[in-house]
Parts: sequence; structure tokens; C-alpha cells
Amino acid sequence: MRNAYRVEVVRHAERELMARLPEGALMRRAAAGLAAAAADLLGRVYGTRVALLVGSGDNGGDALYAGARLARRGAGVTAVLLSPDRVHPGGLAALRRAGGRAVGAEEAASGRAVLGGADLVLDGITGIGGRGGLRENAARLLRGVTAPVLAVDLPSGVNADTGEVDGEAVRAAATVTFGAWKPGLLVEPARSHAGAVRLVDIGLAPYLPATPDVVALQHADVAALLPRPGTDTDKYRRGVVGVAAGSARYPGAAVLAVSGALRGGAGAVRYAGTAAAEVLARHPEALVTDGSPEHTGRVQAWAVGSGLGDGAGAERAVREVLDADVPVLIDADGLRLADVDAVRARRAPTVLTPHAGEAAALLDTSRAAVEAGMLDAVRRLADRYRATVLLKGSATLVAGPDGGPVRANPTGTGWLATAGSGDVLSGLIGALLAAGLDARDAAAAGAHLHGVAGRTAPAPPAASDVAAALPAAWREVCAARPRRA
Ligand SMILES: NC(=O)C1=CN([C@@H]2O[C@H](COP(=O)(O)OP(=O)(O)OC[C@H]3O[C@@H](n4cnc5c(N)ncnc54)[C@H](OP(=O)(O)O)[C@@H]3O)[C@@H](O)[C@H]2O)[C@@H](O)CC1
Ligand SMILES: [K+]
Repeated sequence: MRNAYRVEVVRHAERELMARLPEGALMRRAAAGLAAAAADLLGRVYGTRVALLVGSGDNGGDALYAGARLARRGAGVTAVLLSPDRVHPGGLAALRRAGGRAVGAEEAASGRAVLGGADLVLDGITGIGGRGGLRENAARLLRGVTAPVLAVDLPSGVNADTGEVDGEAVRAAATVTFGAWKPGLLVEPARSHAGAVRLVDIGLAPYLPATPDVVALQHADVAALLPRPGTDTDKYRRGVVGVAAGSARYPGAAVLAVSGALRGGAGAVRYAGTAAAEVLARHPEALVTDGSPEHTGRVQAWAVGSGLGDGAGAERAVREVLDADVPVLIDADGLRLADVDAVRARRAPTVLTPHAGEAAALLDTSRAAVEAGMLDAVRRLADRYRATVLLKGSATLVAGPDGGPVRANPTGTGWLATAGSGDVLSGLIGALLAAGLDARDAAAAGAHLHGVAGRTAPAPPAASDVAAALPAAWREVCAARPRRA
């Protein structure tokens, strides 16, 4: 599990820890981890050229101390001071003692030698003290950078707490973050700016609260959630999932939703809708009816909405499913048709799975606004519907109705942005709900498996390839399960 904490919480823990340590100890730990990561990226330190972009705070101090370590190992290190009159004095002195040099931003911008000639650039412009996007002098300098950038704590210019990027921000090949993950390293669009993230332990863990703000489940966490059939089980005990999807116009959505449901670990899949013949032709193991959900046999969860269209049958299907006292997943057309009050009034859990465009319509805002502020959007939707909401994106987010940590999915891939891929996901999560997973767990585990399947299906995958890759994804994830004694 990767636990991310907002800045206020990290600062509080840092104060607690610092009070027990000698002056400067934390920064030394941070700089040692940073220099080690820089050395790994360089491969060989001696004889390389390293440029440091140094802002006015402690983030610049980390870069300077790490630069001093690299200079002692034989790198040519030049610090570019963005605010020469406000620079970490101890860090600058350490760099100079180690043989590094410092120049002002004007000097660095006037010739190409400093930034253009570097093998690696350390971004120490701002860390958790940054506000807003990069200022113009930093943005201009970065345009001259061709070498890989290693971000110190966070890529400068991103919002550590929300993952928002307001203006220009550093695009790093890698980020070394100190003490704890920050939400912006897990949430888009900031996440894409961070590259590969390495966490350096500076001893903060005992001072961080038990409940983080954002978490990213790893394979082992998801493996622990997935159902494992016992020897005494049968298909009803494993869970039966109902799928109400597809229409005369979109029969394929029904076929894809059922294909996801069949690979979600439930014991059986019942399909209700107008695409019964198409579903049966592709999936002989499905139990189908062309009636409405009310007339389907007993199920332990429903997935409703994919390709339903907006006819009278669609509205009825959504209403009937919402009236059932079992967990319900609502996707696609179902989102438009689901009455907010009816969802809020439900006793059994509800999971909504909008993409940014659908979330924008539900929140009465623009798609761009949702994409720029994913964390806020998913929390607001969960609150409005008193439901679990999965907001799709390259880092899909899942928020529960009662606050608590938001889950950010680390396995997503752009290959999943393909027609029908969401239908597969809806069936998959529906099946996990039927198998008895809690709503947030079902949504997060479904997104995780779906992402792994999207990565492992032969590229470029169609949605049916993603469904076909789910068993292999399931096996890959479960291989991370600790062995039973
Ligand atoms: N605390 C600890 O124990 C440890 C902390 N550690 C390190 O300290 C970092 C936090 O340091 P910090 O608090 O000094 O803030 P920091 O991120 O350097 O930025 C603040 C400065 O930036 C400026 N600035 C703001 N926005 C800007 C913008 N858009 N563009 C340009 N400039 C902007 C702002 O200046 P002003 O707005 O006043 O002009 C202010 O002076 C943390 O991320 C980690 O790296 C590690 O060593 C481990 C131990
Ligand atoms: K930084």
C-alpha cells in the first residue's frame, strides 16, 4: 500500500521528528537519498555534469547538499540560483566546499553550457512549500533543459495536495520524495509530471497518522481482497451477478459487460435485457432473459447501464435495479438515468463509474474542470450521491461515501481508452460486489485488475482483448499473495 499525506500532515510529522533530532539531520538524510538516486540515474558519477535548479526554500537546500555529495564523487556540479539573495546558506556553503559552483539564473540562461550541457538536472525549485505553477524565470530556464530531470520531493509547479497543475510544471524522469508520498504523486495530472517515484525513508513513519489522504493499492493488497473459492463452495455462495446492459442499438455493450462479469470471480452471471441472444451466442455460460431486471432470478449484485440507451426500457431497468436491496454498480447511460435521491436513499451500497465527461454532466461543470481537479470531483460526487464513486482516468480514483482515503489506481494505461473497455470494467466490478467485496474494495480491485489486463493484453488491445486478459491479470496479481503457512 502506498499511503499519501497532505502537506499539513507531513509538516506536522516533520516537526515532531525534528524535535528529537540534531539540527539538520533530516535534510542530511533527504540529501543522502537524493544523491543516491541521482547516482543511479547517472550510472557513473565521476566526470559527469550535474546542474541544480535551486529555489529559495529547503527544497533548494536538499538539492545543494545532494549536489555537494555528487561533487565529492567527482561530478562537475553547477547550481543555478533562482533567488540568489535567498538561498539555503548551509547547502550553498557545502556545495562550494565540495568544489561545486553557483551561478545566477541570468548567467545560466545566457549560455547553453550549464543546462544544455548537463547529464542530469536536479529540480530543487519548490517542494511542499510551492504555490501555483512555475514562475517565469524558472519556466524559461526549463525550456533549455534537454537532460533528464530528477525532481526533489515533488516536480516543482504541481500541487502536492490535490495533483492539480496550475500553469507550467517540471516534467521529471524521476522523483525522489521524502518521508511519505504526497497525493500529487498519485493523482493526475501531477502524477504524470513525476516519472518514476522513489520514497526515501527519513524516519517520519511513526509520526504519521493511521489514516492517509490518498492510497494506491499494490498487487499484494488487491490479492488479499480477491475472492478465493473454498472446497465447500457452490455457484450461489460464490455470488451471482446480474447485468442489465445493452440495447437494440448497442448489443455489444451487453456482451462486453457480461465478459467482464464472467471473469470477476462470481459463481454465475445473469443477463437481463434486449441483447439476450447476442450474449448467449458469445457466452453460453450466462443465464439470460429478455425480460427486465425485476423478472431475473436472485442475484447478489447488479451492474447496470452500459449501452442501455435512453428508451423507456432503460429507465425501467435502472429504476428496478436501484429498488433491489443488493449492491449496484451504475455505469454509462445508467448514470444519466439514476435519480440522485433514489441513489442516496438506498441501504445497500451503490458504485458509480463515470468518466470525466459523465462526471462533468453530473456535477454540472466542464470536462476540463473535472480533469484538472480529479480529487475534488470524485469526492464531491461521492458526497452528492452518498455512494462510492470511481472516476475513470489514467489514474482512476475511487472515493467512498463517508470520506476516508481516496484510492488512486496505479495500474492504468492509455490503452484502456478504447470503446467498450468501460463495459468490461462494469461487469468485472459487479461480479466482485456479488462475490461479497465491500464497495470501495470492489471498485479499486476492479480498476487494478482492469489496468493490469490493459497492460498485458497484446497491444493495441480492443475491449474484448482486455476481458480475455483478465484471468492472466488475476493470476499476476495473486502471485503477489503471501504464501499461507
Ligand atoms: N521540513 C523538513 O523537515 C524537511 C524538508 N525537506 C525539504 O524541504 C522542502 C520544503 O521546504 P520549504 O518549506 O522551505 O518550501 P519549498 O518547497 O522549498 O518552497 C518554498 C519557497 O519557494 C518559493 N515559492 C513558492 N512557490 C513558488 C513558485 N511557484 N515558483 C517559485 N518559487 C516559489 C517561496 O518563496 P516566495 O513565495 O516567498 O517567493 C518559498 O521560499 C520539502 O519539499 C523538502 O524538499 C527535506 O529536507 C526533508 C526535511
Ligand atoms: K522540486
